[in-house]
Amino acid sequence: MTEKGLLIVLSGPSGVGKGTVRQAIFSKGKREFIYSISATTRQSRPGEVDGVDYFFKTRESFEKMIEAEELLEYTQYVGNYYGTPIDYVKKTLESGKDVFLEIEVRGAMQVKERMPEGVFIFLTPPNMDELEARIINRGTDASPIIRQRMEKAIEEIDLMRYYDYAVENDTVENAVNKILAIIQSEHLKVSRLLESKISNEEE
Ligand SMILES: Nc1ncnc2c1ncn2[C@@H]1O[C@H](COP(=O)(O)OP(=O)(O)OP(=O)(O)O)[C@@H](O)[C@H]1O
Ligand SMILES: Nc1nc2c(ncn2[C@@H]2O[C@H](COP(=O)(O)O)[C@@H](O)[C@H]2O)c(=O)[nH]1
Repeated sequence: MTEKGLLIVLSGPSGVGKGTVRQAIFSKGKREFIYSISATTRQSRPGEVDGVDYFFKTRESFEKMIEAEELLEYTQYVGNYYGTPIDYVKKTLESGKDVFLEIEVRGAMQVKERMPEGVFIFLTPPNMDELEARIINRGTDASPIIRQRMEKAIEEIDLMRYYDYAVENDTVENAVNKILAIIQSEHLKVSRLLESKISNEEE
């Protein structure tokens, strides 16, 4: 019996450092991790590449994906659609590779309904001033958008209790090490379950 990959859902408020931490995990982790590229109707930022950072869509084509049930989850966040193409996630998990979703909380709750076997990790900022400083210093969003993202952050942190794990992103190194330890222990759990299933079948 081949072990399926783990679905790892990394959430947390905008600007907490999900992308930064995920990239560090991908370069440090010994396992092969696959990033699920989301679709969005947001405008691309300077340096973002279609098909690498996001699949950039018009509202019309995003809504067609919704109608065709091509998304595992989707939501509207600060005026734009964001969603996870389902086929790629399912096929990659079947091939035995771990898949990372980096998504906001309402989408993560939809994934929890459909794929409760996932590992749900919430990345928290050391405090709200530091969160705001990270968004401002990133330099990608205008002041009204930063305000909306900070308002959303308060709602999102309130939903942290629905996650399996909360990890503080104080330093990238600490957050990466904690998340890698979580993934390792989740893999062990799955292997033990599989072993006991096989030995029960043999008896
Ligand atoms: N531990 C940290 N300490 C200080 N700065 C950090 C830390 N982690 C990330 N940052 C910085 O914070 C900013 C936001 O990080 P990043 O873009 O990775 O956040 P995000 O959660 O992926 O945001 P979004 O959800 O909006 O895409 C970046 O400028 C990044 O360099
Ligand atoms: N529910 C989903 N949320 C997503 C997805 N892809 C990204 N996101 C989250 O949206 C906000 C804003 O992202 P930004 O790139 O505009 O800063 C952030 O929290 C992302 O994690 C998705 O497919 N589904």
